[in-house]
Amino acid sequence: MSPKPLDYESLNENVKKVAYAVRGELYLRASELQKEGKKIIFTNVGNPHALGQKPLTFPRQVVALCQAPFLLDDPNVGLLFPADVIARAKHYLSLTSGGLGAYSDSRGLPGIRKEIAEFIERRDGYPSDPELIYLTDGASKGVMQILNTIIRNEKDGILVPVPQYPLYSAAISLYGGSLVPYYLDEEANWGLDINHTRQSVAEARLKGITVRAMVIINPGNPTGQCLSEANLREVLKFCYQENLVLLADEVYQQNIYQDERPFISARKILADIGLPISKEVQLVSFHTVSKGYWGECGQRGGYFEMTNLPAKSVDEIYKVASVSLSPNVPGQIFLGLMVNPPKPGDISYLKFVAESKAILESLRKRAHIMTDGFNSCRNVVCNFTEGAMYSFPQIRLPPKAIETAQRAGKAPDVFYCLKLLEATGISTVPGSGFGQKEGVFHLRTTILPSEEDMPSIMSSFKKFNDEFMEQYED
Ligand SMILES: Cc1ncc(COP(=O)(O)O)c(CN[C@@H]2CONC2=O)c1O
Repeated sequence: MSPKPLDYESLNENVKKVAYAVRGELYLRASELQKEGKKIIFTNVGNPHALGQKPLTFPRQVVALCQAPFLLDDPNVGLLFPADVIARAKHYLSLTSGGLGAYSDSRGLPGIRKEIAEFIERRDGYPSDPELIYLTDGASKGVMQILNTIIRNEKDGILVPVPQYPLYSAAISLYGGSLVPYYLDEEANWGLDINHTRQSVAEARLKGITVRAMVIINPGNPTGQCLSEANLREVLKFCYQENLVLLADEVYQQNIYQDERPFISARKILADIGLPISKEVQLVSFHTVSKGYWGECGQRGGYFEMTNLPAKSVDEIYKVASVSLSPNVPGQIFLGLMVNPPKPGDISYLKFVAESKAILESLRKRAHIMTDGFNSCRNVVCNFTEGAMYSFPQIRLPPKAIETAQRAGKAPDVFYCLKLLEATGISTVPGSGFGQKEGVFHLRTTILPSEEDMPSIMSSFKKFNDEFMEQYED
């Protein structure tokens, strides 16, 4: 009997190649333990509200009224909702073609794409065209659509930073392309060395790979580094010289925890560089409401902006977006609210600023607590989280631990993270899920546990780690 179409053996081989460690073996084991009644601290996903972060008030009030417009007709609505919330809700409803239940244009609501363009102009100081901004169900869907557009066959290579966020390796596998790694330098606080990148391209070409695109994740996930202006200039010049499209994943642009390297968009530097590069290098930039001090992961609000793509290519991207009919409309409204928050003088302004400032200041504090905590542990070294939401300590595993792991058929960092999970309930992602240099091991955790929980989490980590090292050291 030949296998049925959806039997495993007859599935699309690219589907089978996909791996996504953020919800991989450790997450599945943690979920099992949770079902058995063990208290689990899920720090494997950058999911702020799941770890207790409260949503910002203003956006939730606006979307509540958009979801239930009949409340706007209630004479008491002004007792519950500030006037600027009511006005904003009416504004967004007027942009839709029948409220939140109606499909929007496949590229997203024009009025919200205009708000995003205005945000980009304010941020970068250069004009932005709403026609080149597409809204998506989270940045993930935008990244996947653009990678699918670029990859023609397995000979097409995508330059990806290693350690990388496994959306990229998973999507490249799914679309049948080739991942071309460029290693970040842990000793230089995960710095990007363009000479290493150039070497990676040369090696790929020797194998017959046509390198087509370069991904930067700025600030980095899982590594947390922020790219300097000089780095961005180097990268853009490199893409110009090597004829690469730059995919700038900037979803953590609000998550900056140091003052030396503030966020600068790739798009701004591209314009700053000037001709011919500013008009030649093709760039796609990604953003989302899932991160920053919003953390609205479940709303699935993302966008990408295209720079220097020919009109015919943009039309093809529009055509494929049309197949999915419409990005979800509530997520689009969250995007509009994120890029166009309350202004000074608005009724909701002071509360909005107080809430968002408090979240960012706390994240900055937690980044320090976690980095210092890891660096106080035996055989653990950890770069500071300059941005994003993660800590990615290097765990220097004794040879005996590595041998024991191999005998158990586990990658050494998976073995360590499983032991950590069993002993403490802390659910992390092994560094092997993000890629790392041979023989060097890490784990990724988030800096999201609350300030009050952080000390106890770090001390239970330290207790486990130091006992583990004691057990396996010669
Ligand atoms: C670098 C990067 N790009 C895109 C996304 C996707 O964002 P959307 O929610 O808008 O699709 C994530 C999510 N970060 C995952 C989710 O939580 N932990 C992670 O590493 C990310 O870290």
